[in-house]
Amino acid sequence: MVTRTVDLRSDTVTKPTETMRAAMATADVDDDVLCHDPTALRLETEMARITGKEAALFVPSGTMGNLISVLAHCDIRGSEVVLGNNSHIHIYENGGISTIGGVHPRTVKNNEDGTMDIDLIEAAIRDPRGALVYPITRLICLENTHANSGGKCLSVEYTDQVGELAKKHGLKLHIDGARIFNASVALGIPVHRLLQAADSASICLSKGLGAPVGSVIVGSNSFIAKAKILRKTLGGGMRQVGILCAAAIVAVQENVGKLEGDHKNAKVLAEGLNKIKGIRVDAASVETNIFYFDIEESSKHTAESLSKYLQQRGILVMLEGPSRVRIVLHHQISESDVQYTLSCFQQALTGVPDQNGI
Ligand SMILES: Cc1ncc(COP(=O)(O)O)c(C=O)c1O
Ligand SMILES: C[C@@H](O)[C@H](N)C(=O)O
Repeated sequence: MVTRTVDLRSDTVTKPTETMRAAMATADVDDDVLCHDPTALRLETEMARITGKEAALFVPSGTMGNLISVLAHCDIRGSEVVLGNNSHIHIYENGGISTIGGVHPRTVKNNEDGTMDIDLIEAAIRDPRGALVYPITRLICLENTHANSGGKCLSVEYTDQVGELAKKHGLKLHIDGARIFNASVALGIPVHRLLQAADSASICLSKGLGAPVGSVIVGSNSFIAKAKILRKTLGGGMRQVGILCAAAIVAVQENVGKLEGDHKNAKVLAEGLNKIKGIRVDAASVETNIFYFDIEESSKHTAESLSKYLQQRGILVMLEGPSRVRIVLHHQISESDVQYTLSCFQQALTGVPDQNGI
């Protein structure tokens, strides 16, 4: 009988806290389409302040936040966006910028640290003199932290360099900042400084910050005005949305301070797994709350059989391939959960109960 659950699939799995539920229950609300829901306005005002941008807009998801941002920047037919070949926008958002927005993606290889080489970004920018045959480049997208690279942080120096490149070519810069607060905490740099070079960003409140739903887009007043129309066009205009924004305000107030603990737990878990025969993980490269590990060929397990073994003990992980697994820490994973997880991995891979006798 499984008595505990340790959900390491993603930082999207957290349940709202009692404080969030209480805030939702008593939220001051109004129709956010006909006017401005007062709690949504509170959240958006706070997020604009934190990010150093003129305005902000609450949206139902990070996927919609990125889609709206790309569409707002690339509102002329034949537009092209330069983005990472391993970016969330390119891989996990159903190609929405193309299927819905008619925007052409121009991918550049993501490095293992989540960056794209600056010279390769510049080489991907179309020569306007070729407008007869080329799409027109209008936008560059970055992702900070970079999820598929294992939650890697983009430095402020790199972000500023890409910003300079965008300006040099008359382009806009959007940052998929789903986990920008993780980057801020890991780098010790304020969110507004990490986003300074960006014309827009999409920030998830429903990931490490633990809100039940939602993201916020930030940018200039004119950009957010366009984004608000696009949100409505996409069916994202919400009515008494203060119910959701109240929880998001609590998330920002209460959970940013917990991100460092998530990063520490990720490092402890990665270092512990690295000591277990049959598992390979680059523990030294763990920067935030995400890492991947590979199961060695010599192991008796595949990723699937290991995940099934772990699931029987209440531990949930995300499969990334026949021998590759992703682990994501969040504020509802305790240090005790980390030790329990290590014990179960030890037992699974070596069949030898560890000191906990599991
Ligand atoms: C880097 C990144 N960007 C965007 C998203 C999309 O957010 P949502 O799941 O809220 O659509 C995710 C994950 O969900 C993500 O990991
Ligand atoms: C899977 C992906 O879409 C999601 N953003 C996650 O990191 O869990």
